[in-house]
Amino acid sequence: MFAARQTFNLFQKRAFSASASQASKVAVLGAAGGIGQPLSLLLKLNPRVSELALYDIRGGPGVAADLSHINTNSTVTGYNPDAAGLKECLEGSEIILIPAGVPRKPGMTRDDLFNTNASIVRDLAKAAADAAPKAHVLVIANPVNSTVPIVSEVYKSKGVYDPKRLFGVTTLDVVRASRFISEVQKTDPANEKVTVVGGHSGVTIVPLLSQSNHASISGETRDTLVNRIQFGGDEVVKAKDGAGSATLSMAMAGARFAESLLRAAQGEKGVVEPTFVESPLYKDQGVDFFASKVELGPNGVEKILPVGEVNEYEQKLIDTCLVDLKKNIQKGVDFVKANP
Ligand SMILES: NC(=O)C1=CN([C@@H]2O[C@H](COP(=O)(O)OP(=O)(O)OC[C@H]3O[C@@H](n4cnc5c(N)ncnc54)[C@H](O)[C@@H]3O)[C@@H](O)[C@H]2O)C=CC1
Ligand SMILES: O=C([O-])CC(=O)C(=O)O
Repeated sequence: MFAARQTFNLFQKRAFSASASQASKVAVLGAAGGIGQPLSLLLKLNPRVSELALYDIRGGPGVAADLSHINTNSTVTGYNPDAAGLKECLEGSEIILIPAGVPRKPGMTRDDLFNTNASIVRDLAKAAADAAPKAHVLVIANPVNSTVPIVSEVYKSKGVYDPKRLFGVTTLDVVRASRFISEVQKTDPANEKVTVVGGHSGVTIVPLLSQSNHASISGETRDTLVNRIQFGGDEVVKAKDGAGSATLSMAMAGARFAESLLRAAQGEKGVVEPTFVESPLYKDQGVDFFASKVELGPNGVEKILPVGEVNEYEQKLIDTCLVDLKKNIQKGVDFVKANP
C-alpha cells in the first residue's frame, strides 16, 4: 500500500518536472494470458518501469513470482484475483495495459468477441476509473473499435474521462505493415514506416502505402499487400488452429507503445505512435474515435496528426472503414448505456 502510494507521488511530481524521477508503475490486467505473459516479460526488461503490477483472474501471482527473479531493478507484484487485489494493483499506476479478454478462434471476427469481452473491459475500466483515474489506459482487448468507447463511457459516467489518456493499441497493424512491405520489397523492415489509420479490424485497418517508401506500389501487388495488412490477424488465428490469436507479436507491439508513452512522460519530445483515440479527424462524419499518428507527451495525447495526402484508392478504403467504424463505436457506447 505504502509503496504504491509512494510511486504515485513521484509520478505526480513528474507531471510538473519532466526530468524528475523516472519511477513508473505499470499495471497489466490479464497478465497471465497469452499476451499478458510476454508483455509483462518485456516490461520487466524495460528500465523505465520501476514497478510492475500484475492482475489476472487466475495465475497473476505465479507469473509475478517467475518474472521477479529476472535481475532488473523493477519490483514485480502479482495481486489476488479479487476486487481488493485489483484495486491495489491499479493504485498509483501511470500506465494500465488491458489485454484481459477472450481471443478469436478460426471463423470468428473480432466483433464476435464483443459479447464476452465488453463486460470484462467495462468492469476493469470501472475499477481503473476509481483507483487510478489519471493513468494512461491502453486497451488491447478486442474488439478494440468497441472496447475503447466502452472505457470512455465508463470514465464519463464516473466524471473522470480525459480523452488524452485513453488509447486503443493498434501498433501491431503498423508493425505488420512494416514487416510485410519489407518482405515484398526485399528491404530491412527497420527502415519501413507505413502509416496505418482507421480502426483495428479487417476493412477498418487502412494502410497508406502512398505515404511509405514505396509510393509507386500498385495493381495486384498493392491489393495483396493491403489485404494482408488488413487481415494479418486472421493468418495467426488460422495457424494457431483454435489455440488463440497473435500473442508474441502483440506483446512486442504493446511493449513498444508503452515504451513510447514512458519516453514522452519522461520528457522526450516528438514521440509519435499510431493509436486509436478520440479524434476530431472524422467527427463531422459521426466517427468519434479514429487511429492515426499521434504525438505523445507527459499528459498522453499531445497532438493528433492529420491523415495527410491520400490517393483515390486509399480514400475509398477510408470511406469503407468509416462505415464499419461508426457502427463498432456506437455498439460500445450503447452497451455501456444499456449495461452501466
Ligand atoms: N489490439 C490488438 O492488436 C490485439 C488484441 N488481441 C486481443 O487481446 C485479448 C487477449 O488475448 P490473449 O492474451 O491471446 O488471450 P488469453 O485468453 O490467452 O488471455 C487472456 C487473459 O485474460 C484473463 N482475464 C479474463 N477475464 C479477466 C478479468 N475480468 N480480469 C483480469 N483478467 C482476465 C484470462 O484469465 C487470461 O489469462 C483478446 O481479446 C484478443 O483478441 C490480440 C492480439 C492483438
Ligand atoms: O486477430 C485477432 O483476433 C487478434 C488481433 O487483433 C490481431 O492479431 O491483430
